[in-house]
Amino acid sequence: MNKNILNEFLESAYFIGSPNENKIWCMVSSFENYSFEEKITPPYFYLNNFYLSKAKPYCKGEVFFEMTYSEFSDFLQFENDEKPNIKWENVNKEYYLSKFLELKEEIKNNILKKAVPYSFINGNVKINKLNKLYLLKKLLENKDQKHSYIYGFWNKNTGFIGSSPELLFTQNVKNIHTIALAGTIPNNSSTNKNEFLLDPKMQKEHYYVIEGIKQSLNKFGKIKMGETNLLELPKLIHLKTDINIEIENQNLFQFHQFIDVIHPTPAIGSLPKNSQSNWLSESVVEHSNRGYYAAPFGVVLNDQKSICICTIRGIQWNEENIKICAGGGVIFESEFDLEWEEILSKINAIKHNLGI
Ligand SMILES: C=C(O[C@H]1C=CC=C(C(=O)O)[C@@H]1O)C(=O)O
Repeated sequence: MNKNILNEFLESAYFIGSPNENKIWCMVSSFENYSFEEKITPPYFYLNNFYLSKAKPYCKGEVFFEMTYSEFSDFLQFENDEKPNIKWENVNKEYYLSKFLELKEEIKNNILKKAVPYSFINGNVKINKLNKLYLLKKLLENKDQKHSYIYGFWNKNTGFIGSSPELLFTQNVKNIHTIALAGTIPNNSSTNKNEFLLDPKMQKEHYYVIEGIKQSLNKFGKIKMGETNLLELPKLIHLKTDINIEIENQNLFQFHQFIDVIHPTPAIGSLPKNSQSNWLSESVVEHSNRGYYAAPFGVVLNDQKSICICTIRGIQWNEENIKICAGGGVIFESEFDLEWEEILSKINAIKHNLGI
């Protein structure tokens, strides 16, 4: 690895890092996009929008490499970085309130049991190469992030970067691993973790995510559920349950088909997944507000191994703006003020994590 590769990487790149495996997979230079029908040889990346409506979600670059976290950290030292100077607007409460109230109606009318409204904050800045380097270094500095996948994608003018605990799945030959992740409290000295773990509203919200994932994955084979535990991040704590499936035949697994079946889980979408509700529908406004928030982003390493995460807990940018989106699960029992606090604490956690 050298300064030239770092320069190419900062120009345009895809990467995902798995803390458990201590590996970061990176792709740089001359990208080509492909549809589902086209045959490409791994390794390659997958990036769709939340609605899975991209015609060519697969992408293969000329150079693909794998590094450990410490190799990646050394690689980033070839250049000095620069903190982005961002002028933030206020978090958009109006949009969140309207989606929250609409959702409450859908829940009252028994159309939905749960869904995930989000809000966003915009900032004014033009992200340059040295800013990307700053954000990357900050992600790596947060050593407590052993439960989050670091991820990023950018070209000259647009991109995103973050650190997501929301694993959609990993595939290892015939073993598929996913998680239910839902229920949130801030992680601070006054937090009563045991009370949180046993809180009936949190458990119900979490159980809806398990229920939705089980409904989606039943047809693949016998589902093995783990226990529900705490997942502790530096600023937030969630409830997490491991879910494993061994598929009978590896040929039954196809990366994009699996995404179609599982995404969006009720942790970022809704329960039921397919309902008569328009609450989650794709529209021009939704498209522009959401951008790449909660999109499936993955890497197919070879025929036996692939990973896909959801792009939450990050920032995204275009030529002159930057945006942070954050959402939270809402059920019948949810109260607006508490949910709004949760959105704000998630946004603060993202800012802290990226040093902005
Ligand atoms: C949708 C987000 O978080 C999800 C992941 C963990 C906990 C969540 C919750 O408690 O609502 C969300 O389901 C987000 O951070 O934008």
